[in-house]
Amino acid sequence: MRRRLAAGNWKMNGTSADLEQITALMAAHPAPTVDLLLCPPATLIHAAARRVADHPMMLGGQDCHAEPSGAHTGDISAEQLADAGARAVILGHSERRQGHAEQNAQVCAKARAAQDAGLMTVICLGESLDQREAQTTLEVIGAQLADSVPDTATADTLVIAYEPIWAIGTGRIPTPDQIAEVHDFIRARLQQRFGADMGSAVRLLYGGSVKPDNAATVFAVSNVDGALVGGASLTADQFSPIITALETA
Ligand SMILES: O=C(CO)COP(=O)(O)O
Repeated sequence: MRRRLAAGNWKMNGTSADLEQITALMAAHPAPTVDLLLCPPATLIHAAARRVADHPMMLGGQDCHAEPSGAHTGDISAEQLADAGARAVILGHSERRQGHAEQNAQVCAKARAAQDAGLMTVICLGESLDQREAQTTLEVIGAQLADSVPDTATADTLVIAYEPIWAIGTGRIPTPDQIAEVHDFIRARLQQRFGADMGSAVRLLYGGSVKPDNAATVFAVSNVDGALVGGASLTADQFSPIITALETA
């Protein structure tokens, strides 16, 4: 069985004062029955890792460079994330694809680098509203999946997050049928490409406007193994009920 995963993406939010939220979250979930991953801004990973100590919560980055080191001003390598205490990294988020013109091939190279550094990769896929309205969602997701995920991925290192761009930060969430259609499609494609065992073991997260009041509905959907939560992961008060909903799903 796939172990469920509640992941939080703080995006470009949070300063050291917000480390208190991580402490509060751990206090609320001393022995979680699902995996927890929190991805604060890179500036906070080291300090967060010290707080997390031997609690099972994992920390992650929100991006990494494809090279292990070198002349890349402003970038962070997967090795550096791991050294700071990260165990995972989000890759190919739509905000990186749009704001930094990241292409699938780049995401794939970053994923290989992350895997080499021992990080779990949370690779994000998602269609725009125009693409959904043009009924090309599965085509778009299929191409992103094929070209962003390296052949060397393993069930332990690969997590896929389906995040429709139109649902991110909008309060607008797909219907359970729409989520199921995409998650079932991703599952089938993974099974075709990597074989039944691995394809069935990779965890699939839904992301986009997951909140305490809709989490249980999302977690009941076929092939949803957890969530990648943005805004509602910023405070323990909001993230904690989402974690509880996943534990009891
Ligand atoms: O982009 C997201 C997580 O990576 C989702 O963000 P929101 O939960 O704020 O919609």
